[in-house]
Amino acid sequence: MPSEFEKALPILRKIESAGYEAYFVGGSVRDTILKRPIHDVDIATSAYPSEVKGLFKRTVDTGIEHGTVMILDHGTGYEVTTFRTESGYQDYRRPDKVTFVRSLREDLKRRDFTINALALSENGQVTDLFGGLVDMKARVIRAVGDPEERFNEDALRMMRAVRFASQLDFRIDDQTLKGIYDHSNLLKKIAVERIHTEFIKMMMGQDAGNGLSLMLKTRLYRYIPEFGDHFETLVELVKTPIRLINEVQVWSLFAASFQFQRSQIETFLKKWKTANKIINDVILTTDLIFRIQAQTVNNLDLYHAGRQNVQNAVAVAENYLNESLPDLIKAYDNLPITSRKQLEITGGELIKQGILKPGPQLGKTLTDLEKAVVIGKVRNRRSELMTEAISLNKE
Ligand SMILES: Nc1ccn([C@@H]2O[C@H](COP(=O)(O)OP(=O)(O)OP(=O)(O)O)[C@@H](O)[C@H]2O)c(=O)n1
Ligand SMILES: [Mg+2]
Repeated sequence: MPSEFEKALPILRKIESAGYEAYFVGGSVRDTILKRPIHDVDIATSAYPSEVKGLFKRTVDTGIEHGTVMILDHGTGYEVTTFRTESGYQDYRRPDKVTFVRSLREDLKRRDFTINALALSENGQVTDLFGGLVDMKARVIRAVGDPEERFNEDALRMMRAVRFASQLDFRIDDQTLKGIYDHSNLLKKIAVERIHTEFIKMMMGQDAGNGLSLMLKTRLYRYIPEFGDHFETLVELVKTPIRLINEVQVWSLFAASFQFQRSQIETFLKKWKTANKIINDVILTTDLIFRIQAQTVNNLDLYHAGRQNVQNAVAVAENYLNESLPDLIKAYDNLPITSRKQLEITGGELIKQGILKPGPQLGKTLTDLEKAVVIGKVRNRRSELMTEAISLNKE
């Protein structure tokens, strides 16, 4: 058992010694069996929330309405959720009603995919009621029971299916795939923030091309912001291997493929509710990608992009440029300066020397000096910068 589980064992034992059942469930069980690193450890139990709270000293009601209590008795917090069934789902997102039950089977039955419906007990035994282990071996994503029901309950599960297909390099079972195809338009009901999370995970997965191609095949791409208008571009894109390691790279790949200019990138990513910092980096990265494609990259472009975005642009460009790229990271590291702060002269000194007065002209001069140093016109020496500042300000 991985150490993450070992550390949580006292919780399972305590619940069991009080006469209830408790298991590890969800993604951590799946990932352990697949020998992948695990993150959050989820625990499910037959004890009702009030019963769970009675067993431990320090608990927090993190999601009490759907049966989740956080236990703080053992260092890191562990979420313990009472077995439950769900009903209602009028909005295709969340149940109208949650009912706590004592049966593990009932709890596993309402879960999305067979590989996510496994339970692991304290003694290391796996409960597999829906064929999750066989599917794991065959590398298949299959809905638990009727796919249509599962996707009607939560339409985001369709995105989860393609995300897991990419992350795990699995295929999607035919019936499940048909369920996604038939219900793809339900994705419209889902908040863009939730789609965003799944989409980025999918694009950073080991088989992003397959994930994207599944989104085209199932028509899911039509129901995410902006992608509907770019079918042909996306068809071309999935033919190339895709290797991306962060969100900026993901969006930059699409921005460059869709040939978006600055303002279009902003509109595009605002629709996705992307953070401003990311939007900014995507704009810088995409700018640089266009210049890499046109083979016109100069020092000033590298300087403006910053090291991280030079790395991002190279990583994205490598996805679809066949010829080998010049070593732009090395070029970046060889820049005379990498920020204005490194200039051997400050605005204050220019004023003190009587070369300039405070005001907009001072800012412009500093920008020009910065540029002159970056492109190698002037060396970053105090005296040379001073001479340049004087010559820049002669009328
Ligand atoms: N729409 C959803 C979301 C989650 N689950 C169930 O809740 C578990 C935990 O959900 P979550 O942490 O969101 O996903 P994981 O499968 O754990 O994936 P990850 O490793 O990315 O956390 C899932 O395994 C699945 O059993 C579900 O049935 N339907
Ligand atoms: Mg999880």
